[in-house]
Amino acid sequence: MASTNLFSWVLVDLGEVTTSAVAVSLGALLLLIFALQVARREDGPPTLNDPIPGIFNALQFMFDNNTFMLRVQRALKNNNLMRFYIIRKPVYLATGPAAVKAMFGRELMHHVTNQEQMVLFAMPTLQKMNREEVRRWVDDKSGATKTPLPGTAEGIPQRQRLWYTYEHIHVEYLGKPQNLHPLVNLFSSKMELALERYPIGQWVTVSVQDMCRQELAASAMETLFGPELIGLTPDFVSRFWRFDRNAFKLIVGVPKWIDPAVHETHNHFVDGIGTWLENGLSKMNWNGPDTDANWEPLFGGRVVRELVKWMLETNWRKEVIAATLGALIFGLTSNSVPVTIWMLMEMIQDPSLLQAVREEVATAMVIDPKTGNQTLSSHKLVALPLLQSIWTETLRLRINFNITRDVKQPVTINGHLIPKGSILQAPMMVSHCMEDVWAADGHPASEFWAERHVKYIDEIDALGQISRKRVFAMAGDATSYFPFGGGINICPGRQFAKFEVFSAIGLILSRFDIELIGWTQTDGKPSDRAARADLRYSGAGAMPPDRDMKIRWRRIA
Ligand code: HEM
Repeated sequence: MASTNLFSWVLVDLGEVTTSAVAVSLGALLLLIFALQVARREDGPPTLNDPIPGIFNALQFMFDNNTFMLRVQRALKNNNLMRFYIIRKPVYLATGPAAVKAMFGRELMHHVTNQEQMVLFAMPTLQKMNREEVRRWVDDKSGATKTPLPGTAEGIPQRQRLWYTYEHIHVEYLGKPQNLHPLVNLFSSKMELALERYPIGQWVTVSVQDMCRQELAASAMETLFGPELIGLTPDFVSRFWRFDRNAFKLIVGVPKWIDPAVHETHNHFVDGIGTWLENGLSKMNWNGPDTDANWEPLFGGRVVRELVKWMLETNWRKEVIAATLGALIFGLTSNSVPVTIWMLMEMIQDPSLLQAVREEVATAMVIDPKTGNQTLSSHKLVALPLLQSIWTETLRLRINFNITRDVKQPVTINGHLIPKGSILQAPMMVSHCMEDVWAADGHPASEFWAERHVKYIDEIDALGQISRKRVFAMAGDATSYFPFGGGINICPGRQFAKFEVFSAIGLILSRFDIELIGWTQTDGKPSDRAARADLRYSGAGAMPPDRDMKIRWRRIA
């Protein structure tokens, strides 16, 4: 690997030519030659304007992602494929069915992968791997599918195939119903316990942001990782949020000398996981009955235990194991929590919507056959049409991330040959906001509209009575909506996320009377406006609200 990450591509290349006066002149000359070369490349799709070819766009992507994405959005209005450069690396920005098929379809899954992105960005930063450790992944050419690519894995045991096993553990133990549902039930009971701390019948002032960032995050972390993660490091949840604020910069490789907080917050977060890991390892009996349990208190859910077991077996340093689990905590928390906050805010600021959803949630109540008590059915919750529409609308507008793949073999998209070595990106912000796909009368695509994905049909009962029934029907087409990515790398936690968010909202709406007090700034001072997306998170996944909402709630059940 010549360079380790995006920042290196830009700054090391640039820095190498700026260390002396001679080098500066040489650098300027090289840039000029490169600029002319870029300008002369007329074949292929249109190029995104770049005032300093190969550099300006890359820096804007990293440091002012929202402005960069607005430019991309405008540029892709009349083209569904555009190109820009990061130094010499061509990056293709694509929208529409052909690109989505190329990126997510099975046909090209060995030609268009996420492996280079993992090796260059996630592994050396998020996962704290050194060069030799990253090299082990580079050397595994066998692919991520169960059947290795021909001629790549002779004599290599399946457990030593890194890409495949890593993917497989996530998909198997997060996604398969027999492993998913015990986790969902455990999450609901933890969330329920957290909410039961509020006294019955008493109005209490609550910050929607603080409540979700604490209760939801802690319940989800305890579900997947067991109680000791927070038990041994009581400020773990705050450590996570401090790290989360800097995660994008960490992943693109902003070095310590530019922003020490990026690395300090990550180290502090990973140290907490390290403490939990050491504790679990010192007590776990790997030959005992808990090894295959759906859940046990030391390592929590099976997905986490299987990851630990496999990483020990394949000889990773403890720090790498802790940091890799940190990446899972990041996946678990950084999107679901802001999405829940947004959904609650949208409902609470619109009393008629809140009432409609409360009525819908009431239909998901069932009688527990064991206790005779009323309880929420998570399966009924995730099928509620209005709640699903609000979820879809929130993901459509609030998840802002470019799904990125590296092109290992040339592929053709919309008649253009994308050469080997290029990067292919599908920007959610473009596809998720296309007017021709998503707009409805009086409701432009850029606006949140709770009912965008709802249809009403007439239903006739046995007595011939007609009633209007609400059904969920996604407004756009699937190739313009990919908040969870797609293909073999699609988010393995997506089903858990949906159950988690719907259960949390179902519990809150069925157990509390809620009244809006008002909007505040994040420091608690009054705000004269409602929340907007915090653009500092553009490109990093979920964009949380930049304002808080103060409410009063009273527990009724
Ligand atoms: C609303 C919630 C969520 C959203 C919008 C979301 C979105 C995403 C996206 C866009 C990706 C990249 C997919 C690709 O490259 O095609 C991803 C990957 C991932 N997500 Fe999620 N996610 C969410 C919740 C979760 C949860 C709850 C978990 C864990 C329980 C999780 C675990 C992961 C993991 C481990 C990966 C990396 C998979 C890999 O390396 O191949 N996510 N997620």
